[in-house]
Amino acid sequence: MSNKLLVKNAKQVVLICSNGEKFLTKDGMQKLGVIEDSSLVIGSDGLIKEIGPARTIEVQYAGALFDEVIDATGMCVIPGLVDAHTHPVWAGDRVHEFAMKLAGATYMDVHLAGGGIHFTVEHTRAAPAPTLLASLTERLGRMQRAGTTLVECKSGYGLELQTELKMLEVIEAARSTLPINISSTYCGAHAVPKGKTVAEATEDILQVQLPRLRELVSAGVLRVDNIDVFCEQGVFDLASTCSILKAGLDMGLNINFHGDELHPMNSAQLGAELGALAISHLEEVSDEGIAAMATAKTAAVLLPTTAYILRLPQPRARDMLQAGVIVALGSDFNPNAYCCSMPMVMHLACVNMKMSMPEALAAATINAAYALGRSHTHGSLEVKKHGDLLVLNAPRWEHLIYQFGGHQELIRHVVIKGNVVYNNDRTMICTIRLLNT
Ligand SMILES: N=CN[C@@H](CCC(=O)O)C(=O)O
Ligand SMILES: [Zn+2]
Repeated sequence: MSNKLLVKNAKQVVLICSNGEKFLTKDGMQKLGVIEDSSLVIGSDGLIKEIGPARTIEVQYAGALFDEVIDATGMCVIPGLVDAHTHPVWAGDRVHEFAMKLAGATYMDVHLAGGGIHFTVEHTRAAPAPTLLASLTERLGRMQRAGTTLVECKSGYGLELQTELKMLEVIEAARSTLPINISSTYCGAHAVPKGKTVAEATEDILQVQLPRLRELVSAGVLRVDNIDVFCEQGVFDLASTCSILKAGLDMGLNINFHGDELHPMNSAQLGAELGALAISHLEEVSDEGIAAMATAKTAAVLLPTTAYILRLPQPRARDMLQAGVIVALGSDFNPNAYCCSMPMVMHLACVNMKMSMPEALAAATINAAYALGRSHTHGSLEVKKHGDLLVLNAPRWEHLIYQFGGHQELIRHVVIKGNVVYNNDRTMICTIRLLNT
C-alpha cells in the first residue's frame, strides 16, 4: 500500500521529544530533540511511520510508493503548532475600541461601559450561523497558514442557550469539514449578560445551558471537549466559577478556564484543587497559585498578545518555569487581540516574557497539546503520532521565532495527517508565472 508522504533530506527535524513525554518542564524545555540530515515517512493512516537519517530511510524505502514527496534539502521540519486558546467565532470587529485603548482606556473601562465582550455578544447573537461559519473558516485558514495545526476554539459570545449552541454548532461544522484539528470549549460564563446578576447567570448556566449541552453531547450531535469560565472581579467570582467548572467536570469536560488575569483571584489554587487541565492568562497569579499548579500538573496557558495589547504586566513565565509548571502558549485570538500567528506569539513570549526559543517552541507544541488533552497524539514528531508538521525554508528552526512576522515567507508547507494542506512553494509559483507569460 502506498504511503502518504515522504519528507526527505531535511537539514533539521525538530522532534521536540522522543520518549512519549506528555509534557515538558524545566530543563526538559531547554534541550529539544533535534536530528540533522533526516527524513520522515507518514503512512497511509496519516500517522508517522519512520523518522531517521536520510540515507537509512532512502535505502529502507527504496521502491516504496508515496502519494507525495517533499524535498526538504536545506530546510527544517517541526511539529505543527498548537494554539491553546482562541475565541474565533464572532461577528462585529472592535477596531474602534483599539483606538480607545490606545488613548488610555483599560479593558475593564470598555467592558463596564457596555463595550468589549458585550459589543461582540450583541453582534454575534444577531449573526446567522452561515455568516459565523464563513468568518471562522477564513480565520482558521489564516491560523493554518501561520503554522497552526491544532487549535482550541471557544464559544462565549452568546451568554444564553441559543447563541452558545449556535457557536458550538459552528465550531462543530468547522471541525468536521476543515483540514485543521479543533478542540471545542463551552464558555457560556465568559461575561455576565446585561440585565442579569452573577447569581442569575450562574443559575442559567447550571439549570438551562449545561443540561441541554449534556443532552446534545450524549446524542452525539455535538462534540465539546472543555469547559471555561472568565473568573475575574466584576465577572464570575470564585464561588460561581467553582460551581460551573464542577458541573462541567461532571459531564466529562476538561476544565480549562480564564484565571488571575486582571486581579489576583486565587483562580490558580481553585483550578489545581479541581484538577484543571489548564488555566489561561495568570498575569496576576500568586506564588501559592504557581506552586499549586506545579503540583497538580495544571498547565499555564500564557497569552503574550493580551499583556502586549492591553499594556498589562507580563505573566511571570520565568517564575512558573522555575517552579516546574507546564507552560503552554496561545494566541488568544479574539476581537480584542487580533492575532492569528503562533510564530508571533512565540516571539513575544521570548522578548516580553523572557522565555528561550526552545521553551517557546515546547510551549507551542507538546505543552499546548497537553493543555488540550491531546499530547498523546499531537505536539511532537514521534512514531505513531499524527503526521502534523511544518516545512520551514530556513537552515535552523529558530528562524521561525527570530524573523518577527516573517512566517509567511518561512512556512513552505503545512501538513496535517500526511496531507499537504498549505503549499507556499514560491519557486513553483514563479515557474507557473513564467510558463504563462
Ligand atoms: N479575558 C477574557 N476573554 C478574552 C477577551 C475576550 C474579548 O475581549 O472579547 C481574553 O482571553 O482575552
Ligand atoms: Zn480568552
